Amino acid sequence: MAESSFDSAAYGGQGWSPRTDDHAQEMGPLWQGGIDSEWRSLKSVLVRRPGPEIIVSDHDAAQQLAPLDLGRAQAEHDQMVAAYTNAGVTVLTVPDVPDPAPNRMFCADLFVMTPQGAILGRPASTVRAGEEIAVAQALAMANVPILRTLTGKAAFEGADLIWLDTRSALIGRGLRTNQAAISQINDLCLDLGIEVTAVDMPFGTMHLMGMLRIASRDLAIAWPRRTPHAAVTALRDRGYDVVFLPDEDEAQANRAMNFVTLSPGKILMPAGNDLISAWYQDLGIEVIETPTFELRKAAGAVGCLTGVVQRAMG
Ligand SMILES: NC(=O)NCCC[C@H](N)C(=O)O
Repeated sequence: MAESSFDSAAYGGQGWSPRTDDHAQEMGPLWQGGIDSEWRSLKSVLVRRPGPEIIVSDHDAAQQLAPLDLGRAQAEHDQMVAAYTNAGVTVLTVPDVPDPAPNRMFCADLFVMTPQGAILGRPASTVRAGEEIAVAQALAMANVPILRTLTGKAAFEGADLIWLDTRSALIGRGLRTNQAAISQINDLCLDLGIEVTAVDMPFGTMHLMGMLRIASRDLAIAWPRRTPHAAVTALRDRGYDVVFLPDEDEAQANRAMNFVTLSPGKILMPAGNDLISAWYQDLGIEVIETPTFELRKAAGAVGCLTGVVQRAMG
C-alpha cells in the first residue's frame, strides 16, 4: 500500500511551517527598497546614463528645451553618479532596451517608492510612454517589490509625489498626473495606512518636485506663488518651516531646487546657483554641487535624474 501523504508538510501536516510575517516585516529580510520620507539617509538610487537617444531631430517634440551634446551630458551624469558613490549611496542602473526613448534618463518620473515597494509611473506623454517597463525590470532585478502598476487612462509621474511624514504624502494633479492615477494610488495607500493629499498645480508647470523640495525633518523649500496653498498648509501643520526661494531667475535658469536630499540637512544640487547655494547654507544646509549645465537642456537636473529606491526609515 502506498504511504499516506496526509501528515506530510506539503499537505499541512505537523512539519508545515506557515508564513506569519506580513509584507512590511519582509521588507529587508526578503525584499529591498522603501522610503517614508524625503530626507532620511539615502541608501540607494536608480539612474540611467544618457546615450545617443538624447540626440534628436526635433528637440521640442522630444520634450527637450534645446539640443544636447552627448559627451557633455554623459560626463555630467558620470559626475552625479560619482557624487552619490562618494556619499555612500548604492547606484542601480536601468537596463538597456532596443529602441530607447529620449527622456529615459529622468528616472524620478518613472516610479515612486512607498515603505513597502514601488508604484510604477505611467508617463503622461506619448514621448515617454513605455519608459517605465525597463524601470520595472531594474526594480525587479534589485528585489524591489512593485506594489502597483496603473491601469486605464491613469497618468502618473513619480516626481509628483512627495512624502510629508511616515503616514502622509502630497500628490500634485496637473499635466503629468491625473485624477484616475490619484484614485488608484489613493486606494493602494489606504491599504498601507498612508493618507494622500492631492493638490492642483498651475498650468504651465511640470511636476510637484519643481515647486517643492524637502531638505530635512522640518525644512521645506518652495517656489514663491507657484506652490499650492494646501501643500504649504499641510507642511506647516506637520511642523515644517516652509521657506521660499530668494531668486526665481537663478533657480529657473540653473534648477536650484532640483536637488536630492542625501541625509537630514545635506543635499546634492545642480552647480551654478551661487546665490541660492549660499542661501541654502545660511539655512544650515550642507551642500554638494554637481554640474548639470548640459543635462538641464533636457528640462531636468539632479532630482529628475534620480529615482530614489531606498532611504533609512522612521
Ligand atoms: N522630474 C522632472 O522634473 N523631470 C524632468 C523631465 C524632463 C523631460 N524632458 C520631460 O519632459 O519629461
